[in-house]
Amino acid sequence: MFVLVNLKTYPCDPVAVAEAVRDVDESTDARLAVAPQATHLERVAETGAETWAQHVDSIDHGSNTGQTLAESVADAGAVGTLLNHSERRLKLADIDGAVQAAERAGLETVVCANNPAQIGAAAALGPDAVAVEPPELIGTGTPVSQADPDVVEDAVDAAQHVDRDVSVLCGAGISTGDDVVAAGDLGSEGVLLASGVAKADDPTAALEDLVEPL
Ligand SMILES: O=C[C@H](O)COP(=O)(O)O
Repeated sequence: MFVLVNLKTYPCDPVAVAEAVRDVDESTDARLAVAPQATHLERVAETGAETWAQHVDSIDHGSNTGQTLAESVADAGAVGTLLNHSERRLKLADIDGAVQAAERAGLETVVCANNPAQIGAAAALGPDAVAVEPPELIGTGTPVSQADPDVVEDAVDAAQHVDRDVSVLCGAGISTGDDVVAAGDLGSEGVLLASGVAKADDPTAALEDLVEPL
């Protein structure tokens, strides 16, 4: 299972969480990664934790201001990027362009979507993975894998119908090992989570709990 921890703009110490991700990753068969804010990428990558960007734009080098270039996040040490997160929505053409920009820079891609229909559209753009996240469950602590299992199974079906090479993750409210196991039982190859780790008093303990049953 892939456990991708999005730090969003939570007021946590990104380096401390990254060190916890690195250390717990070494103790489990699961794959752990962390997605800090763009300005923290370099410091986080220096910890040795697998580091992801939260977003890149559909741009190339040139006359762009206030945007995020895929090559720049790769230079900072990111190996992948989220795209179209529920809190960073993009138009379809911009998701397509951002997937291409990420691939040009050698970044792995996870395109987020609200529901199975959007997952099918996202999978058609050829990312490495898609992540279904019902927006109403994000940040609630109510896990999508247990509260809305149908949306995960339907997302897996939708992605496989379009492209069987596209992995499916799920996210929203995931915070325990049982939630991760439930996600796997529904066909998800990983989980995208944030508050369960970023807001935890002890991120290491939170991560250990997430991977303990795996
Ligand atoms: O990127 C992470 C997702 O939005 C899930 O957030 P959450 O784990 O706080 O519900």
